[in-house]
Amino acid sequence: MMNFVLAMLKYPDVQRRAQDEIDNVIGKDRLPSFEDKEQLPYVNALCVELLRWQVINPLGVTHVAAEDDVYCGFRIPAGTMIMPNTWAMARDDDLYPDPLNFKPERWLPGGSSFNSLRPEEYVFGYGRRLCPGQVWAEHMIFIAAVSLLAVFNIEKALDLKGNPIPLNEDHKPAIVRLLGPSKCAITPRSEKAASLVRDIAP
Ligand code: HEM
Repeated sequence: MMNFVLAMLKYPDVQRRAQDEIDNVIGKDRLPSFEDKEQLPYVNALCVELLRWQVINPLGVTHVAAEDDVYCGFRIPAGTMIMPNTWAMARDDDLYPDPLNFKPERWLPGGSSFNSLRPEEYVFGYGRRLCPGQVWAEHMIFIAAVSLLAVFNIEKALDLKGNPIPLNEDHKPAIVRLLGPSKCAITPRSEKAASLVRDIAP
């Protein structure tokens, strides 16, 4: 979710566009549900772009070649450690023009990456050790993103003088990419939004 919050802080126009779509499709009287997914193309595109923009395990998971192999003219002896450079794949500007920027619209029909390799096809790994949590993760990203956007504004926190506090975009070098922390202000979009949250609070 750090990736989601960072994207919303850095790209307020994306946040507004997603909220407009949610307001138009769902209205403001209820929380979103999985049944709304098909009617929210921009929110879905935002979730795909989240997987691409800040790959959470940039070098995938290391495997070892079980037997001698040749790939694209390179000899790979048995026992070689193999790390997929998922980070580079997700930043390939042939597939994703302007790759460093968070642009959900690239995944919409007619968008610059609409026909490109989708991040779901490689950020979860490959073959028989493919991530078993993929479907669950994609559903959780959708429902968390759409629910938060429906009821909250995510903005930069202000310091005591009222100036926005700069984001901390550092990450810790680790197998799993950990961002931040950054201060932010997450506030209900309206009194009605606040009451929807209170209604489901335990
Ligand atoms: C955005 C979220 C996630 C990403 C990007 C991700 C990515 C990956 C990747 C790249 C692998 C290595 C696949 C390979 O060896 O080729 C993997 C393995 C695995 N993932 Fe995930 N994962 C995510 C979420 C989850 C979740 C939510 C769960 C559990 C509910 C999960 C459980 C596992 C397990 C158990 C493995 C090891 C599978 C094996 O070695 O047989 N992952 N994941």
